[in-house]
Amino acid sequence: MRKTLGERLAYEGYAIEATDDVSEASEMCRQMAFDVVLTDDSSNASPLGIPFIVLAGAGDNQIQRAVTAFRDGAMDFLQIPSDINRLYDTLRRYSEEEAPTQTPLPKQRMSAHAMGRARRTRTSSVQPIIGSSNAIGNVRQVVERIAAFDTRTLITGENGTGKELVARWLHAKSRRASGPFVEVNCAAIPSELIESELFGHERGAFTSAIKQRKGKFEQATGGTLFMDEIGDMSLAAQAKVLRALQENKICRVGSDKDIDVDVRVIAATNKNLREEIAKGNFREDLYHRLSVIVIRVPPLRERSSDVPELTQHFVDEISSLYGIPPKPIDSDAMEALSAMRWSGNVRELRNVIERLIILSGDTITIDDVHKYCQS
Ligand SMILES: Nc1ncnc2c1ncn2[C@@H]1O[C@H](COP(=O)(O)OP(=O)(O)OP(=O)(O)O)[C@@H](O)[C@H]1O
Repeated sequence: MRKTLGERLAYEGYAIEATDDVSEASEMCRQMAFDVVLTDDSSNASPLGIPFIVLAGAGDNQIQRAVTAFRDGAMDFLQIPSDINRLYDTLRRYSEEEAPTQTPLPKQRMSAHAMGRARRTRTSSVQPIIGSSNAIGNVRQVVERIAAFDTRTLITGENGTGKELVARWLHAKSRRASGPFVEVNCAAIPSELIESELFGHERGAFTSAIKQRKGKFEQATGGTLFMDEIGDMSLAAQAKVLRALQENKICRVGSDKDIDVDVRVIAATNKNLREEIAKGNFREDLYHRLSVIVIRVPPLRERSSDVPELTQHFVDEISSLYGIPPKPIDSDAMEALSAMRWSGNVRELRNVIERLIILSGDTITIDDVHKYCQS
């Protein structure tokens, strides 16, 4: 599909780069200006914060994949080959709409089944932060106030409260918005790999280092590095990150040359870092480097007045994903939803709404809520 589509789009006048290797794609993005990404895996494309379209072959689990794609921020989800004309139309419209803001390039540059960078994250591509409670209003206000500054920011809050969404807004409203938004989940990387993941490595630095590779700090140059689950990083890794933050310099594994980095660091954690410091699990000096500003995103149970608005938002979004009219919700069902504890916060609410849309009849009733939600 990649080859055929690449040839066809090249014939249409687009400049195409194609690869089947994710890290090679990231590298290409560092070196060239792309407008859009075509990929079959939104999780690979979304961390770059670049507009992307997800393509799926026939027979894949379409609904689940479409839901995941849009959740990750895809511009569109298309089935190939049946939606091929829609793909051409979307690309044509997109390049026409976007053309005036482009630096004059003879052709739109595009990466097929890979990654691209050009306009990257635009404010319009970040989902809105929904909610009218004072608690979420305060969060929005802090975002507005600090976004323009390069201040290091620590976002705290339970899982699923919206910490990543807040980080994306900070980026989108900053002067770095046209730079990359690079996310690294510190909890997901084994401690022996974290140094190379964050700082990169030279060829031959260790047995599996067959090529030179840039780390997340370098990839985020000119943009924002979002370090998620920072409280789960090993003490050894914390020491290395501390040095990078103190000196704004990094050193690739296997190299003795320092590289200057121009990155705004936003960190997030669901842990109480003060407690982790007391227990000896987190370095106090790193905490102070990261937490010039601290934004606490409150759990949903502390802002249950937001539940109806969030519910309506997810009903509209999910119904439109499935191509069905939004299902009405009875008022007592809405009340029951507002009264729940939501230990998984906004993410859990979204999942429950999706379940209710699929399983309920024409209207979502209180019986559906009792039957299908065990919060
Ligand atoms: N206020 C909000 N308005 C709209 N959507 C929201 C809001 N808060 C969270 N969401 C949505 O809820 C989901 C979870 O949010 P997000 O991933 O930002 O949470 P998180 O705190 O980073 O979670 P984790 O700690 O598990 O990484 C996402 O789909 C996000 O878009």
